Amino acid sequence: MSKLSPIHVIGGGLAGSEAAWQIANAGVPVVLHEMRPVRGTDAHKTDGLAELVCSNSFRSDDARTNAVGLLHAEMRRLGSLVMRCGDANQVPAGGALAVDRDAFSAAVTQALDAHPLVTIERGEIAGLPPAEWDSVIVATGPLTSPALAEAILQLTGETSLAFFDAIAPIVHRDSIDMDVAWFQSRYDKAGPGGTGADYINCPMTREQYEAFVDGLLAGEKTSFKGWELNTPYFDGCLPIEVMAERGRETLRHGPMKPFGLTNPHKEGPAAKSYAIVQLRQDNALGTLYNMVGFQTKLKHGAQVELFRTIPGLENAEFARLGGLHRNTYLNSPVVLDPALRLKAQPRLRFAGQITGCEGYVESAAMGLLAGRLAAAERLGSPLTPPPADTAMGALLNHITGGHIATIDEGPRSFQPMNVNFGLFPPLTEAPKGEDGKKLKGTAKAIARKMAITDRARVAMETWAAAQEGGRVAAE
Ligand SMILES: Cc1cc2nc3c(=O)[nH]c(=O)nc-3n(C[C@H](O)[C@H](O)[C@H](O)COP(=O)(O)OP(=O)(O)OC[C@H]3O[C@@H](n4cnc5c(N)ncnc54)[C@H](O)[C@@H]3O)c2cc1C
Repeated sequence: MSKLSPIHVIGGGLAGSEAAWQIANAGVPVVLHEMRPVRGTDAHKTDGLAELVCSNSFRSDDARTNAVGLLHAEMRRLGSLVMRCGDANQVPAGGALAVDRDAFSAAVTQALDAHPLVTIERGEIAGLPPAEWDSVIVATGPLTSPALAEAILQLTGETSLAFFDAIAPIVHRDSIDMDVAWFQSRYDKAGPGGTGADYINCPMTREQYEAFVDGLLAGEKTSFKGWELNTPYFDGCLPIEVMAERGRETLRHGPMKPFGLTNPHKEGPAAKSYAIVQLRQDNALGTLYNMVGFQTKLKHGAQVELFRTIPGLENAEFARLGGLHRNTYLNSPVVLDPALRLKAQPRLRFAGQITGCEGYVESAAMGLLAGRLAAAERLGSPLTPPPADTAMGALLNHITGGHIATIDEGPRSFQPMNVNFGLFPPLTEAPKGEDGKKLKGTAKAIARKMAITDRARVAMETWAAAQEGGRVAAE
């Protein structure tokens, strides 16, 4: 029997199950606390660990040209239980990895049940964990029980834990047409952290604005699910379609205000626009820009169609689309350290969607990392997190530091995100064709993705091999 005292993992979802597996496989005992079936959530239906609450897809399994496919590959390399059980219970889904949800959850439950270093305790942790638990991973997800959420809120402060995400779409910077758009801050104000040219501005004529409002009012919206019906609209983050319903001019006096901005591509009166959509830098790398104030419940297809009518965004590629959901998550870049520990109480580490990643795979990936980090700490040989040019490192970096708060940041500036190529450091050199010439269009986009995933594979292999070397040396 191990003499090490256990690490406690709260929440047996995607992240908590993976974290518990990684801890136990490192030789450290772990107690996994799952409140179901003693207490349920509004979305889970079973008492199985790692229950998939909605779709049964882990999305693309293409590790060469897709960021989540790359994340799959990295997780497999690191002995992920979620990926092992996903692969073993795959159902046909083209290039995606989709799973039989019941068989998948049963396989995860069985593997953890059978592990000699894992104890599963059913019951809610209804407040801060007892002081004698010196290493805890909180992986309670977007539907964290209210009692625990309240305790976390007390610890982090009101602006550091959100209960809803009101998400504005995020666009890849290199897909914005800068022959139409331009950089400028309203009235050229530099503010405390800006330069006076911090925003990308997309100009609209009166006709374009009117057509946009019509499209917005007519566009298909997603409806709130039963348990989301009481979602309150917060001042300052009203969906744009709700604003448009209040009057045709409302948006022009809100997020599409044209004042204090002059279009350098035009001269005379044409340099003043009837309405302007602004985008603000969203990550420290400068690869992603969010559409300021554009949270919406338009369906994803309708968003792409409508937002590509905005001048400058005709070919926009979206890193994520807008939405409004119930979701409990931390303002992680402020409250967590690079090893996912709460700065205010480092015995508490966070993993999964509560840290501000989104999706089954991303949540499991952050569980994997949190488990390894906690186990290494317990074994007395702290782990260096993976580098930012791996998918794991890019996601970790988004959560713990990559997102930037710009000049007029609001308390809800940090938004959950799926893994995507915009989170990776840019390439130092643009990939060239076999003939040594510059690539264009789709060929360029594919070559860029392949160059990023090739770089990531080497970086992950080096990092993983170093961990294994370290472990062998310690044994
Ligand atoms: C309605 C809904 C639909 C979604 N659809 C998708 C989708 O289609 N695809 C996708 O990729 N992602 C989807 N997501 C996001 C998805 O929830 C996450 O990606 C993923 O499940 C999060 O993993 P997690 O481990 O962080 O949380 P979860 O998987 O939710 O696990 C958290 C666990 O903690 C337990 N728990 C909570 N509080 C306590 C407590 N106090 N004590 C003990 N246990 C506790 C819960 O019972 C749960 O088992 C959806 C989310 C919601 C809410």
